[in-house]
Amino acid sequence: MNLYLHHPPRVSVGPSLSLSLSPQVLANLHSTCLHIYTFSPQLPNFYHCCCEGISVISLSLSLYIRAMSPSQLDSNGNASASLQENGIPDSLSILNSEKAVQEIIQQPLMQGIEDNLIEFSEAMRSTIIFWIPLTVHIFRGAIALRRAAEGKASAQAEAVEWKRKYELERARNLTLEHKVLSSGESNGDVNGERADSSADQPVLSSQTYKQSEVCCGKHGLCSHEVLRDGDPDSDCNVVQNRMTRKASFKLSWCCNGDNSGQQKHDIVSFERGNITTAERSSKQISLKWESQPQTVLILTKPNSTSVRILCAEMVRWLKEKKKLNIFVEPRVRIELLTESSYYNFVQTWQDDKEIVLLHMKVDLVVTLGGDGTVLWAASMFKGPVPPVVPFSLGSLGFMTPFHSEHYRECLDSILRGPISITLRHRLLCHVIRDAAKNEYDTEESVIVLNEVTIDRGISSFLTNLECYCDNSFVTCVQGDGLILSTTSGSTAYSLAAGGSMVHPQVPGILFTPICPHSLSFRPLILPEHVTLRVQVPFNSRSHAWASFDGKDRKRLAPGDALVCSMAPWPVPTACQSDSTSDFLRSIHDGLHWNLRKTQSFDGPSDP
Ligand SMILES: NC(=O)c1ccc[n+]([C@@H]2O[C@H](COP(=O)([O-])OP(=O)(O)OC[C@H]3O[C@@H](n4cnc5c(N)ncnc54)[C@H](O)[C@@H]3O)[C@@H](O)[C@H]2O)c1
Ligand SMILES: Nc1ncnc2c1ncn2[C@@H]1O[C@H](COP(=O)(O)OP(=O)(O)OP(=O)(O)O)[C@@H](O)[C@H]1O
Repeated sequence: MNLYLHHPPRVSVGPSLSLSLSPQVLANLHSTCLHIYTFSPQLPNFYHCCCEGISVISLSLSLYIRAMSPSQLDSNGNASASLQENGIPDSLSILNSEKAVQEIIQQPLMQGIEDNLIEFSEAMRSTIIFWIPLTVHIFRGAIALRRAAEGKASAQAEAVEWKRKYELERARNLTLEHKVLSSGESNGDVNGERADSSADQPVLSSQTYKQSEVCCGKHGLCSHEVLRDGDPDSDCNVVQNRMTRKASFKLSWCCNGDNSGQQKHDIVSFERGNITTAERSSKQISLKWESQPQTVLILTKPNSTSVRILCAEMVRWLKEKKKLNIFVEPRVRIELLTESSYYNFVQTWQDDKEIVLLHMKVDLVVTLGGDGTVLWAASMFKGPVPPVVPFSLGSLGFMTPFHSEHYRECLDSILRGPISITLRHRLLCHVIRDAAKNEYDTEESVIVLNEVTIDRGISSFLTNLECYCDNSFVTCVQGDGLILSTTSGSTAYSLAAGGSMVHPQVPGILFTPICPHSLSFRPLILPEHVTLRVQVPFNSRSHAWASFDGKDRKRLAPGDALVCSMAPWPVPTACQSDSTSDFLRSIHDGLHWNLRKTQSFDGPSDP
């Protein structure tokens, strides 16, 4: 066997770890019939090898492993001749030839390498006792580095492939998005004259559009397109052939008395009354209605008597006192009608496809329930989301600052405005199947408000998840799984897995492992602009499972991946006071964060 050692002699067992060899060990090595060459770091090929992440010694070992079969070992485990027999010329000249090294790295691994390695180690064990630990160590390092070298070559090709797939996926989604928008536009009447008989979609008024354009030039951001007036009193149980009006509003950013918000004009676009951000804001955001809200969607937690009672009461009040159009889910309309036919005016939808157009009809979403109901509300809007007013009827309520007992006062003040809002950012997740390599991925993307979790599901094996951030390798998660969380979700599952609590207005993506089998895996917070890819490698022992805000489990087979980036449609939730006070109150009340009895004054103190 030929070994090439660095000069001064040390053995690299990984790209970043090397062991110094003592003169004694060296003497022992020399006395075991091994052919040892020392190699000067000044040689150009040494650097080449190091740059490739392959230490000189492990390269020679991997050449050896590739070339060897057990039958080629002599009784001493000496295999120096075998390299030539396998068509590989003198190994020194190989190391001196950059081209040859590249060729060898690209060759497929020989079948049964590990078997050969084990047999070879056994042969060594029986003849050279002192050499065993070092040999095993070196060979393990050799295997790891061999894999790393192979991985690197294939990772480059793979990265290109992934980029291509991701671009295709994005292009497909942009086309879909465009289709949704243009279908909304085509259902409206930009001249503001025609009542489209086929349209259960809202109609856009060019007059208001022009007004908004003029008024939003200086301060804050205005709705550009406002839906025309409708007939609020028709009683129909489905989305009607009616014209409803979508309220226009303005957003402004205030920080320490500065409410000009000029800088935000460039980075937040505001079209058709919907908020779309290109960047996040850490400033307090204020929403001011420019025209009265007309339509409210009320979403409720199911199977709760108190919620049902409150919902009926609120619907009546909003209709009678505020003259608003009310939408509810089909289930809730049935519940209301069971109570009384009075609720005939309440509108709903029949087909899930109609939900796609809800954001164009609804000015405000009210949720009655806990955080789960806010998540539910957010999940109904795959694109832009109208402002959400979350009433607390759950046990915790990190995202539900409003108390249901005071709903009249709260809604009064919200309908009047201005209101402080928290723009809660969401993650856009695509599952990309290995099977769909050469075509568009047909699976629909999912948007989450809290987090996407990739875990081991019912499998008892460790998950093995390769994670990339903008195509740079981050790490391999070996444990129960990984949570990619928004900052709003930082107080949910990510918190339970040891992640930090982060103010919801902080732009970032939390990267939190679940029970990693490693002592040094700390959670990360990554910037909001990155694209993350979590891939189940082909050599994974089991499938992984992705779930979205704790729902909709999808199986990820080896080769499948989940790609995740910040979605351009945040969820604007109304604040009780402001974003920061609400956040701090939620962690104090919900988690009893850092609650401790105050130390008494009497006792020892500094002189
Ligand atoms: N070990 C855990 O802590 C764990 C495990 C599974 C899911 N979850 C969380 O549950 C969420 C789904 O919520 P659900 O209500 O539909 O399921 P659920 O009814 O099982 O409730 C889960 C709990 O998480 C709380 N929660 C949800 N979002 C939160 C947030 N942003 N901040 C603080 N607490 C929050 C809810 O108030 C509730 O108490 C998932 O998104 C996930 O974050 C947590
Ligand atoms: N409108 C809805 N339709 C279907 N499911 C819903 C709806 N609203 C909420 N849910 C689901 O019901 C479950 C419980 O809701 P939620 O968290 O609001 O109530 P809770 O569990 O009482 O509150 P908390 O979590 O604070 O204790 C969640 O899983 C949520 O996804």
